[in-house]
Amino acid sequence: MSDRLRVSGLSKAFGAVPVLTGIDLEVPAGGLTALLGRSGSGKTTLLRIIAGFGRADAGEVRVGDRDVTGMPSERRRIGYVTQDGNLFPHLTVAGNVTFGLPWRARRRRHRVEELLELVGLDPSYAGRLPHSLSGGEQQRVALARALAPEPDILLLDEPFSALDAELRSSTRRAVAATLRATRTTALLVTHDQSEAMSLADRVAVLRDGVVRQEGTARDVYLHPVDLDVAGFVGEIVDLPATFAGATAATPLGPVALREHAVGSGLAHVRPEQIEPAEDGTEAEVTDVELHGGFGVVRAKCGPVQVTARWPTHLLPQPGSVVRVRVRGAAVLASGEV
Ligand SMILES: Nc1ncnc2c1ncn2[C@@H]1O[C@H](COP(=O)(O)OP(=O)(O)OP(=O)(O)O)[C@@H](O)[C@H]1O
Repeated sequence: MSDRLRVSGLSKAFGAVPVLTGIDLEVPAGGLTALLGRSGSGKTTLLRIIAGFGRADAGEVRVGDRDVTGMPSERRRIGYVTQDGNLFPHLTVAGNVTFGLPWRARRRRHRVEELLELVGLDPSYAGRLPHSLSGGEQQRVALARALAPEPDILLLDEPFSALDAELRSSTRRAVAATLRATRTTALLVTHDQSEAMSLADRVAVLRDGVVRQEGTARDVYLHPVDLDVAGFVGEIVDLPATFAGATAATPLGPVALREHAVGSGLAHVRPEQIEPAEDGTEAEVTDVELHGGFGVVRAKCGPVQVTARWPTHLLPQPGSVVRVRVRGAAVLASGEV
């Protein structure tokens, strides 16, 4: 198993423009953490600094007990997989995977086979050139190349963004399985919340130069620290609310609160919390959007517009009247609390 990665107090400005302003982040040994941030939030800048390709203005990077902050990149034992894989076009798959490694021919052949198998490619791929591979296959070779020197840490910079939807999901699963099998400590950056949530053990949300929240994917989704994080990791529905301690009165009936509140404001819930219920509140369906196995239902409950997510077999007709209620507690409450 590889080592823990720890970044503390890391800051970086380009000229007068601060990009990272005190990043604290820890990836447990053998874990996969997704760093989620909007485009331009500084994700690549952070990865480049961790890898040793860029310098921070302040802060520290540690791999296990080693302080690697001032170390040249080639001594850090950190692997890096980029968006498009960046394979050497004139080298075969085997040549790419073993590039720069001092292995003798027999070990080389054996390791290439092992690594290709690990990333889900047939050994016959060893002699192929990158241009003859699909995008997903190229990313798997890039992963095999990054894993070949057995790095302590692997960094992945939006490695699936150039792939189409189907390939993206199969490549994601292959990469996640490979990382788990090798128990490589990995930090993946992405702006895609479903990618972060589906792949990683832990999710860290980067905003305004700092990590705003870090936790299990489930925890960040269900217990976001603020509205901005809540809206970034999923959809939210705002319900006008009158708070009365542990519950809020809303147009959709009572909603439990995680923290006691009084006064009035908004209770924020997730669309999948709004469910059909015979004894629920009436709402008029304005729109239904099918997404395969589930659908998005938009409905009006008095003056309030709500969005719900239901399994396809429960979807109502647009224009019909349904009865709904909120299941579970609001993820957040805001306003005059
Ligand atoms: N070498 C540089 N010189 C000046 N500004 C830079 C440099 N590198 C990055 N920046 C700026 O720093 C900010 C963060 O860039 P970065 O590429 O780290 O963001 P990102 O979160 O990876 O974005 P994306 O998701 O779009 O790839 C951007 O505003 C970018 O223009």
